[in-house]
Amino acid sequence: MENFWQTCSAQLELELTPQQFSAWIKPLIALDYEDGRLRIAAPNRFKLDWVKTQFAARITALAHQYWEAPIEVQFVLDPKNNLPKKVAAPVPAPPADGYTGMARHASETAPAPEMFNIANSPRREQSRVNTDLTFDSFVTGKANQLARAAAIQVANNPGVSYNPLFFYGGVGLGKTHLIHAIGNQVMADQPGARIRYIHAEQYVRDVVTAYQRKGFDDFKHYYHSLDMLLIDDIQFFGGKSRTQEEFFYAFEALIAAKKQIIITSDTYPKEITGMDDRLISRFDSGLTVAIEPPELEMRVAILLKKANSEGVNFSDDVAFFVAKHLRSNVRELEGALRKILAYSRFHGKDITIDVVKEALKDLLSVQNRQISVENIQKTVADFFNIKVADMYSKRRPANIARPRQIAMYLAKELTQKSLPEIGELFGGRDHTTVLHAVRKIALDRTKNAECNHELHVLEQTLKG
Ligand SMILES: Nc1ncnc2c1ncn2[C@@H]1O[C@H](COP(=O)(O)OP(=O)(O)OP(=O)(O)O)[C@@H](O)[C@H]1O
Repeated sequence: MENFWQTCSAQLELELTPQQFSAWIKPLIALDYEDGRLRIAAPNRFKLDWVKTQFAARITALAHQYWEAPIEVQFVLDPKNNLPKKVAAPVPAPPADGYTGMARHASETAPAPEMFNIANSPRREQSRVNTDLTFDSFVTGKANQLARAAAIQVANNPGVSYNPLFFYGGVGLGKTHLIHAIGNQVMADQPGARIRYIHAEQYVRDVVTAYQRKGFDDFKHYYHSLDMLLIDDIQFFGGKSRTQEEFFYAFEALIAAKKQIIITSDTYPKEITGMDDRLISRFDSGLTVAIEPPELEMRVAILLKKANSEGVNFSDDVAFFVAKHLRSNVRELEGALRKILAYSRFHGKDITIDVVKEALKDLLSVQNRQISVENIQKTVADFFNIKVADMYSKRRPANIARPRQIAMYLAKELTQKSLPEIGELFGGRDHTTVLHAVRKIALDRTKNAECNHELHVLEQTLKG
């Protein structure tokens, strides 16, 4: 079975774009093979549905070819992630180093994976808010204090203060957490409220389903009569005009009825590629707030809080050690914490810095060897006192354009990424733009001592 899965993955890697492969195929696990039946697990319901409709036929064909016999391929939820209490919120995990997301490759006209029966699912809106993601479990620091304050304000006065409320920031920084927190609070205050959390890609699929079934009346009725709509990762609407049109109507209806809309995105409204101008101006008509990558103290606080909620005592030294080495986002910190806990439990050892070094050996050596583009963007943005989001924005004022070119230069110097990959991580820019930046900064460096000094400082900081 393992051999088959390796062969099958290798084949799919050839057939798909790198983004599609890492978003949809890489997270799959071949669970078992018995009596002509192969079970493949997906990490969450969202991925499961998509893989079933988009790739099941191809994987089955490859299995058939491999075993030279008819094989039944079953796609199931990963039993490890299928926790009974927690709702599998449809939040896809984009590639760790990718900001643009895989769904730009997903076709709007793709067949919908699952029956979307809005009219017959009265509790659907309730089930979408993940009750674990609350304000209480959300750690605040400089990077997110404004966002949290706005979220609380809106949770206390939905539909009244800022409408829409728009959060933007890089991967794993807590945007999803924050909008669930708002949903949870409003649900607690107004138990009858019709609140719907939805990932933008699911919304796209709902539009497709409504289109296929000629069910736009139901669709409109459902979305237009919500009390609160929480929509995650709206950049996935880019280039999907029918979805944008439907969303525009829903948006207008909800705002006119003073129903709260909360939106997240990986970048600020004007920078979302392929988004209709009318929507962009609507997104900007309420309050738009950034969530930045967590600073050191906040990373420490997050680790201490999360360890504490696991019933584990983390010393400050240990927390500082981890926070100093892992700097990109909160999801990465959570992953590291899970590894540390598993390691210390398995070996029956207390959590010391040595144990942490051992538990995170792979992660730390990768960090040491390979500096991530995300780290470069954050470090350069901090250094020049600009927003990280400006690294992937289309804005061009000199105070932004130059740091961005420096970051591209460092990305080329210090990582293994190709020019097109770097371009992609800087807001989908063309490789020639990256090449131009790399050449320009390399030349400046030879001519200008101050520029050379700045680069030197940045390189030292990044190499840690
Ligand atoms: N400030 C915070 N305090 C506590 N936990 C946090 C905080 N920020 C993020 N997290 C946790 O980190 C993980 C990733 O956060 P989340 O999914 O909200 O990120 P995101 O910004 O929506 O990322 P993506 O764009 O990848 O969807 C979640 O488990 C979340 O609970």
